[in-house]
Amino acid sequence: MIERLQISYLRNLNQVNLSATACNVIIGANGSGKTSLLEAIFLLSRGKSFRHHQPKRYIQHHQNAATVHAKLSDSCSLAIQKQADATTILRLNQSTVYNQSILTEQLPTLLIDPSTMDMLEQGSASRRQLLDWLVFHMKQGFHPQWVAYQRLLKQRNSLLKQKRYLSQVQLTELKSWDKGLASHAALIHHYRESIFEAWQPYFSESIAQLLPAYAKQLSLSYNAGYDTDVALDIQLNERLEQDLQLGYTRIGNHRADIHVHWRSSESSAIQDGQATRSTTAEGDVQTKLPVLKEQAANVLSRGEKKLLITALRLSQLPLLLKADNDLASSINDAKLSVTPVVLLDDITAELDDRAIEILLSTLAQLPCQVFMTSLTDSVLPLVYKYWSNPNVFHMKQGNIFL
Ligand SMILES: Nc1ncnc2c1ncn2[C@@H]1O[C@H](COP(=O)(O)OP(=O)(O)OP(=O)(O)O)[C@@H](O)[C@H]1O
Repeated sequence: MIERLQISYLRNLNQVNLSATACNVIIGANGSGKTSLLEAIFLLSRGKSFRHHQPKRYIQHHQNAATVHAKLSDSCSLAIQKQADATTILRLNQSTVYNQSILTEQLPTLLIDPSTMDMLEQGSASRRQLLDWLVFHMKQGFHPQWVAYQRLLKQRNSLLKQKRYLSQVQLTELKSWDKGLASHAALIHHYRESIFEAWQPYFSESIAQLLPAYAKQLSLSYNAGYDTDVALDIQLNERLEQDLQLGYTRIGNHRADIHVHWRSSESSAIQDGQATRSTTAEGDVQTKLPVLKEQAANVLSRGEKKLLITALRLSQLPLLLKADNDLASSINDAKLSVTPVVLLDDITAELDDRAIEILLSTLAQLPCQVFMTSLTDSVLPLVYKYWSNPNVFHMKQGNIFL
């Protein structure tokens, strides 16, 4: 849990220094710097902003670097400095470290930002990251495999980009990379698949709470990015010509995806008049209802999509925290020893009162720390209902007051 947070020169946050507790509410007008505070915590945890990839966009104008420092409750301290030339300096307990994953392990952060609706419609990266966030924190072997896979993939893609035809030497080299890719791929898929299986019931439970009308109609599926019945190197070899034409590797774990499906209820199929009738050998007439299946994003309203995104993220926490001890022992490599931090950006503007109450009451029951932003104090009655000693901060032009 973050006990103290210091932020320097991140957007309009000049110097912020605050003590945090289990629940922290930041209230302020538009442009006061609320989201920047969440962005700072996310940056410390993940090494990147959720708003812009380029550091110069979030480093304060006329400054050379933005710095975030947190002291955690187990007296561990973490710091990140992002410089304008994109150099990153990371520190754990005052010592320089060279791998962001070391800080990420100490500070798991979950951003619940229902306004990011493009997550359902856009490319697979953000949906894949959703699964990988869980896998990273629950399967210790995952990260090294993923790093090694990405290194080989980068080499392969840069060769494919340069060449239409490969020499014998290059072909031999490519095949050895493909063998390496295949062995990492099998493990990455295994980790992802096991966590995905464990996640599904938690997702269904969150949907039943947040979108009860769709409880039986929404489901998740995981696509590995390649045919997992055949070794990846065999498939890569078969489609080498196509990859050479494309200039990149079309299949593999880097193409994995999570889909949310909507399935028609029986009644909607009947209304559509799409039921088919057939006669059995015994002469009985059977009515067969076609199952209509669609991407949920094509069916749900804007507000429903926000609830769905909230359910996707919220459902990850109880799984991560091993709320279900029976399940946990079989899927978790090591017990999570740190407190996850949940960042809620402006939920009062994005969700209805019922959803906000479900979200807050669920979070209050879990051993996590919450930072939430709001334009007004309308969220406070619920905060006081579920947390005994919340911190309520007011933000004005980048300055924070308790
Ligand atoms: N690089 C930068 N340097 C200085 N100020 C910046 C920089 N980038 C953005 N800002 C300003 O920082 C302010 C804080 O923005 P932020 O999005 O954190 O506010 P907010 O309180 O979350 O607002 P809203 O409620 O409208 O979402 C804005 O006024 C923005 O113009």
